[in-house]
Amino acid sequence: MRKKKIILLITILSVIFSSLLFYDKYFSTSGFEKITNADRFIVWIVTIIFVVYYIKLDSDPQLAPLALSSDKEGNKKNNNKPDVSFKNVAGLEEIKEELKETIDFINNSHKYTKMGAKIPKGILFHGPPGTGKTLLAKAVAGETNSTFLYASGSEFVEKYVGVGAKRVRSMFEKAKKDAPSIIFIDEIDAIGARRNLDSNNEKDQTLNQLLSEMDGFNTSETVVVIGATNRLDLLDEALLRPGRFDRHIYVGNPNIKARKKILEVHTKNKPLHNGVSIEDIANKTHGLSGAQLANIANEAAIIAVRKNKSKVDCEDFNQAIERVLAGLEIKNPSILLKEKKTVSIHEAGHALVSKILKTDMVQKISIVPRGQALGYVLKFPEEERYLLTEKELMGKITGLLAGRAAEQVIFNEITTGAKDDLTKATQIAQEMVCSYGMSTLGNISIDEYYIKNNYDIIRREMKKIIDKCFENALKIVEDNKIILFHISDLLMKQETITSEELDKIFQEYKTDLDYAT
Ligand SMILES: Nc1ncnc2c1ncn2[C@@H]1O[C@H](COP(=O)(O)OP(=O)(O)OP(=O)(O)O)[C@@H](O)[C@H]1O
Ligand SMILES: [Zn+2]
Repeated sequence: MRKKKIILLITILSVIFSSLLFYDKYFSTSGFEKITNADRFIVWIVTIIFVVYYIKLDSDPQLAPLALSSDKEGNKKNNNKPDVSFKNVAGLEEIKEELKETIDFINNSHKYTKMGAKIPKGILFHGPPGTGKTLLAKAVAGETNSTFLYASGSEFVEKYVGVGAKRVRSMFEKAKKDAPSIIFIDEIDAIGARRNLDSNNEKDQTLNQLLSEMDGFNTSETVVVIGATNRLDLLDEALLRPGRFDRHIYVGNPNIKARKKILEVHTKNKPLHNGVSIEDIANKTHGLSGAQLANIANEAAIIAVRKNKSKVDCEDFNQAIERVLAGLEIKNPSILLKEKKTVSIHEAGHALVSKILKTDMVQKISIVPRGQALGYVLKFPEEERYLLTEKELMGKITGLLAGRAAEQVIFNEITTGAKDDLTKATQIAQEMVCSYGMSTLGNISIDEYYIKNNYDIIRREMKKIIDKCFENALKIVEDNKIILFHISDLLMKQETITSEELDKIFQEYKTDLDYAT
């Protein structure tokens, strides 16, 4: 930038000098008698060159800083700066909100280091493929004008046998040199999976190098490492320790609102027929990832081109959806829709009963599939509780069985969706009988040997508890069907419900019934 200013100054001075010469030649006889016409000509030519050069420099802002930004060794500065920002990431509002803090850390690092606060070094994105993890990492780099260094975990061990550790080292060196930097390591499980005895030495060396690099750099270097994985459960504990990847952010499949926004982003540059409803497409693509939606938008455009159409219409989108779904071997959208209804009733059942029995604080209800679960009710992490009453334990079991109870009451049919709930409920019931003395067997603790040899007796006691809870769940659902439908309708519409929205529904229908178990 300084060079540009110097050129501007020279240009101005030479313009002034040229003007003086011009004035002197045609309007005045005193002053520059000794200057010949040839001299004047040279000055004017040089001035014109400077003016043209400056105008070109000014009108080409992209080129100018790059051409002028060589560092002391004369090397061109790297230009690994993605021009992706949060604007390009549709939906995922909560995650963007969470990342704002990190962005502030990078943009105003001095503010934090002055107070002795350490900048977080590692963030881990986990969740299913194609949900925008790479895109988010790039956007963080874009929002902070940081250098973006990409590496894939599998690359370290596949392609670079023997040099994985070295490559990690040089990547961190580069990051520090070009700080602020974001190092993004995709598929980090390929190097970061739990170490065990028979594991591959090369992989361990790479992981050890990564760990020591993360411990090594100090807070004055603004380098943030973002890892991404589909398998958080596989990662080595050492990688997740404080000071390493200690912030975990789940990036899940989008809900209907987010799908709409993602589709909007990916159809923005495509001419759409008037009849195309993004809302309708979002409705039909329940459970799909951002990458799959981007793929649908692209496929639809390709189909339209093949048919020589000037705009992409509904038919093209329907074919594109079918093609993408078929490729994924996912059932057709109408089955998806029926399943969605069942899942929304099931999850509404959990939320309704948990809320009425006040067993857990419901944080979020969702019917966007997550892992093996088709839907889930996210509860507040419970405060550390050491004592639970019998009533509270019964309440927990009732809440777990409420999903199935709701299916029974509304559809008069039960599904396999309660598998996990039953496992958890059974476990609590067994603990009540065998460990806490909360059954008709009395205040005794029962050891494994006895359980093994007298399982019928234990089972009978557990069944009594479970049956009682299920009866109660059925009754609560039956008595509060209106609220249940209200929750499930909202789930069908929005796919996720926050605790505030749930509170609102309950305020609308005051229920003072006592369902003490
Ligand atoms: N929220 C989103 N907004 C806009 N586009 C998205 C979004 N999520 C995904 N996409 C699209 O899907 C593409 C793939 O996403 P990305 O590579 O970030 O997913 P990922 O989670 O890193 O996947 P993987 O786990 O397979 O590496 C993006 O380039 C983008 O086109
Ligand atoms: Zn359930």
